[in-house]
Amino acid sequence: MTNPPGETTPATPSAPGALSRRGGVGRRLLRNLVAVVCLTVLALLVLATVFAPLLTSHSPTRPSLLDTFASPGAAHPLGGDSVGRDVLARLLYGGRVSLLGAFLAVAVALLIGVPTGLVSGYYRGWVDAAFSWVASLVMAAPAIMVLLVAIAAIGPDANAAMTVLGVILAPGVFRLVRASVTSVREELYVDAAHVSGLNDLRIVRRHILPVVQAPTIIQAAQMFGVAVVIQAGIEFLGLGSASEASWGAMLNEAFANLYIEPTLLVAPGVAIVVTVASVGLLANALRDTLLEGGHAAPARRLRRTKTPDSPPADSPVRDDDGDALLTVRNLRVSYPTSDGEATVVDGVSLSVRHGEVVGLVGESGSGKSQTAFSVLGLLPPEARREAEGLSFGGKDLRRLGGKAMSGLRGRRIAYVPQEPMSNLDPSFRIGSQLADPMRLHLKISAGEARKRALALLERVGIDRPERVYDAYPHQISGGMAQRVLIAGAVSCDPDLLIADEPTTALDVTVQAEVLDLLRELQRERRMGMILVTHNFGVVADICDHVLVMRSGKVVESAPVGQLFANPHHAYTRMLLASTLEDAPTRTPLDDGTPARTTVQEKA
Ligand SMILES: Nc1ncnc2c1ncn2[C@@H]1O[C@H](COP(=O)(O)OP(=O)(O)OP(=O)(O)O)[C@@H](O)[C@H]1O
Repeated sequence: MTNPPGETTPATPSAPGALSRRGGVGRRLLRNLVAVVCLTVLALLVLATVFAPLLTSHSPTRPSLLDTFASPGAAHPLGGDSVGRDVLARLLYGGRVSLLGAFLAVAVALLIGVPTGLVSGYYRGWVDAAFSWVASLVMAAPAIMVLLVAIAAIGPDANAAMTVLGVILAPGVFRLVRASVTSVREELYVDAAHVSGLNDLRIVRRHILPVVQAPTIIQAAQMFGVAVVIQAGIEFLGLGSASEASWGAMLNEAFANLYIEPTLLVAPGVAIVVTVASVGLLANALRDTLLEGGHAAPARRLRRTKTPDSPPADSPVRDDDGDALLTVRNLRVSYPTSDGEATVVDGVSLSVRHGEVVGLVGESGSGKSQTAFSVLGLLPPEARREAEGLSFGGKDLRRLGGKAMSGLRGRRIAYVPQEPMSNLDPSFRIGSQLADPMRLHLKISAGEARKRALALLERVGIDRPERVYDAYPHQISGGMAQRVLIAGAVSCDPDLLIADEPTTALDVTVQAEVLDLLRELQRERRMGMILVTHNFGVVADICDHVLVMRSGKVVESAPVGQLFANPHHAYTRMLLASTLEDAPTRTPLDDGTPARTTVQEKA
């Protein structure tokens, strides 16, 4: 029910999900007239403040009694204020304080909010609880009061005040980033990235950050407008530095002379309104652009939450170690529930040798995937995995840390998922999703990885591999996507391949081809393979040994020929019977355990 192949890449769930790497966002934004006008206005504003000394020879702070309330003219294009200071000079130099102050507040908010939101959303647990608690605390405090108290404590320092404002705004960023990370964290392609052996840092950089950056940029733009207004408000109240020109200080001065020279309000007022409006409209245009180009999110989640019925009694197992590649002994997986604990895998034992295909068969919810994920080390954090033995290639998987497990996944244990499309990241080309894990695991150059990826695409039966290499997932069919994932899974020459219902999402016509391909590759490379399926046709086709699972237990374990010739357990017989074409919907099995679903075979 999950993931990955060769690799993955950043995700782009819905809409503002991510700045697409198709490189079109900038270009699309420039096709938006409003965005172009706003960008031009903001650029002119910034340039005017930066090059203020070139645009005016007046000082923004030097008074001149002769120029008191001077009318606009050649000497003072925007006139003089109540002490004869040049209004244009104050507007230009004042813009530096206002814009820089707003920039500072936004930068502080992002510096605090983005990393904490990423860590919180990605790792959850106590870190999330602690950060969320602090964020709620800061948000609960009345922002303006906190700001005024801080200014009273630190004195009239505009930059310090804007830093405090940044801290006050940070929880908003934190919550946004955390929500974005949470929304993408459970996506199949993120699990795919885990399986392909990418470490957390890489996964965050490749898959999570692209999803977070678009909404964060939009929020940053909105915060910038708010910060300009608050900065002006502070200065207007006279709480800023008296020795510096700023738009807020100009408003303050104009307000004091409202009845003498009301036009003094115009310049700073227009500057503030134009800045805030431009930033706001630009943020809207950016959002629209991203929505326009956003990809539909693979909405399915990896793990389901229902709990199984109580397991049946006896559980024949196969536990023949010998020269086994993988040995699982008495595996148990359980989840905490409000009533205690739900056991979803109960006493499963199995072994897989090099070149052997072991089928895990059973109806939906019988624990097949949970068994597979236990081997992959990809159970959710709340799951409890216990086993008397769990070894792969002589290594005790129970003792391996996260890093060591990442090293195994993708490299020595590969995975082919059920839903190919959901396991390919929509924002990255197929080629990069294939080549990146190879570069990581095999430490090969980009050119070599490309060469290998093209050869693999050819090997899995894709015509014109270059075209697929350069394509995005939405440009290929489901069958082709599954071939790509299979190519990715075998790209690092794994010893064990776990295929979780690899044909379920495919057309019947394509299913057989994909199974043939899997079988060919498995034989060619002598890989051990665990094939999770509910299809006895597939079992008969490919498997050497079969374990029949029901409600978390293995009810029968036998070589494939024996199982078909002489099924021992009533449940196996019933599953076999329902596999036959035109078989009637099965009735509850008379062994005390209620049947749950009808097994419907596709092939
Ligand atoms: N995170 C979870 N928390 C609680 N129960 C879970 C969780 N994930 C899976 N389960 C339960 O574990 C049981 C076994 O699930 P599993 O996915 O292994 O079944 P399956 O045999 O692979 O079925 P399918 O063919 O539908 O994939 C199910 O009852 C499922 O609801």
